[in-house]
Amino acid sequence: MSLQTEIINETGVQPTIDPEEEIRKSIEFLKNYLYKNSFLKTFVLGISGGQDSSLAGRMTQIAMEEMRQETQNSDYHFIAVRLPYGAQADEEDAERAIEFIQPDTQIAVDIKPAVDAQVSSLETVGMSVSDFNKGNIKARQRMITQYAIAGEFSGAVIGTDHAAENITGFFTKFGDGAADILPLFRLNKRQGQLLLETLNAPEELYAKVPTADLEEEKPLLSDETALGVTYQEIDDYLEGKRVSQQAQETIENLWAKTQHKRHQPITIFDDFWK
Ligand SMILES: NC(=O)c1ccc[n+]([C@@H]2O[C@H](COP(=O)([O-])OP(=O)(O)OC[C@H]3O[C@@H](n4cnc5c(N)ncnc54)[C@H](O)[C@@H]3O)[C@@H](O)[C@H]2O)c1
Ligand SMILES: Nc1ncnc2c1ncn2[C@@H]1O[C@H](COP(=O)(O)O)[C@@H](O)[C@H]1O
Ligand SMILES: O=P(O)(O)OP(=O)(O)O
Ligand SMILES: [Mg+2]
Repeated sequence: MSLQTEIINETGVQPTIDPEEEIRKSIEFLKNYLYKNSFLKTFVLGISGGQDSSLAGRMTQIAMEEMRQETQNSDYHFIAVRLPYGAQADEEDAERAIEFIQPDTQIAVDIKPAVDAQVSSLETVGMSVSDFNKGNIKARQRMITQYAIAGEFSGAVIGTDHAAENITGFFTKFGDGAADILPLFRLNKRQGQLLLETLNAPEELYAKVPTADLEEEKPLLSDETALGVTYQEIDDYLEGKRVSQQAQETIENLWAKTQHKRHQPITIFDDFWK
């Protein structure tokens, strides 16, 4: 089996999809999980203003509305969380995303005081923290905040990991990579965009340039610049198409280098890394 086929099989990406069917699949997946886990009454998700959280957020909101109607239990609700680090450069997109999602509840928590306190504590003991490393602290602080909210409201945390980010390891380990349930897993980037468009999202959201926006020295750095390969190439690769030799090498190198991120902490019984 070629490495490309192995990677495609790991993610479950289909070369073509029916967007309506995939939207329904994600919504039913979220609802079925709640039906099976009666303790859970809320889903929690950080809304950045980007494509992935707009899509996951809207589908989660629909799932919760259907849960309330089907069970007549008004405890079910979706909590959308705004998590800026101080003032967010693309704040209007975050507001647009909230307007599109229409979440039952929204909470805004500024992660800046907690992140800055963590960095100062490290500096106090003589360590310096690079801008890049601080970016990962921001992603982990967002995770801490979402779990704190889930802990108070019988909730589970939604993650936005999808196939294109997953195979490239383009997430902070135990930061945005930490979540309880992943409704976008199996979709590549363009398939997620298609679902968002099908849900009648404003074009500004489904056409938005993907960014993690974690680095202060490189504000709104695009994922594609950081990765060194385009989503078009990653998506083609995941759909089993031929891509340029250079794109294939970049994708497969990223996949190999980030294998540890797609596993539970490594134990003596693991051999994937050998
Ligand atoms: N768009 C996005 O979705 C998004 C979001 C957040 C971060 N990012 C990007 O993701 C990347 C995260 O940076 P990162 O990967 O350097 O940080 P990371 O913290 O996610 O992973 C690095 C850590 O993983 C562990 N590690 C590294 N190699 C290992 C190995 N071989 N085996 C076991 N553990 C190992 C170490 O603890 C190391 O500190 C950045 O490029 C960032 O911009 C993207
Ligand atoms: N500024 C943000 N506010 C709320 N939630 C955020 C923010 N930035 C990121 N997030 C969450 O993290 C994931 C991953 O983001 P990437 O752009 O892929 O790094 C995002 O879907 C939000 O749930
Ligand atoms: O995860 P998001 O919502 O920030 O989307 P993107 O990765 O496209 O920035
Ligand atoms: Mg983003």
